[in-house]
Amino acid sequence: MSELKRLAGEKAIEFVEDGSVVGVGTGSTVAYFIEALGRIRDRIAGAVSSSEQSTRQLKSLGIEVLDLNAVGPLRLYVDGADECDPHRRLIKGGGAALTREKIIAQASDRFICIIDPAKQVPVLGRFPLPVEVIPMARSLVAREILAITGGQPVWREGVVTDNGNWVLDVHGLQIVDPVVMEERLNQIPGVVSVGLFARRPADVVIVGGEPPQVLR
Ligand SMILES: O=C(CO)[C@H](O)[C@H](O)COP(=O)(O)O
Repeated sequence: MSELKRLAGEKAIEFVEDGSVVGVGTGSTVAYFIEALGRIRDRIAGAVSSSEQSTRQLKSLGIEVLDLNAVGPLRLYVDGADECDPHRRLIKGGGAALTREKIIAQASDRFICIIDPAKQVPVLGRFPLPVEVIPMARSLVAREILAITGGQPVWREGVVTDNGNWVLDVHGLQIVDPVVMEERLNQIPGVVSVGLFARRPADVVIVGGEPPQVLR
């Protein structure tokens, strides 16, 4: 599995433009991308990072980590996913970095998602949907999610996001229309962000393999 993740991560390097600032996601697949980015660090102007974990790895390879507010829109964002459907819509947030990932994806012209083949699904929802919540709203949001969707929210106890918030993982969802589901869950007071990337899907998906598959 990690070999397939490595192949996807390394393929994404071909999309990096010289002199650009690269948006960088979080997770084990992205770790291979960052490793490869380290080998071409003299060709890029730096990175915007979606998590403390990725920031540490980027800095350890001598890549400057920049503030999104200072660099403005990005040309490219590269990130992994927990699930990907045939329309390049995603479930993300297994690593609890969904909010910053969503911000950088939205701020980027092109979002490239790197996955191993096991992440491909016909319909989203087998992977429990992560939802980042303000701590005081945890039970309110859980009740609302149950009422609206019928899914079972489970508190990822002990996990605190880089933003100081908590995560609910929603099990057993029937995600018939991911855009509608994303919008409805976003409206619950106390929800910071929802790990559905349907309103802003990936532009390109790279599936690790020999050779990697590039889906547009
Ligand atoms: O959304 C994420 C982190 O919040 C990751 O992209 C997702 O969990 C996939 O991780 P991995 O590449 O380790 O399988």
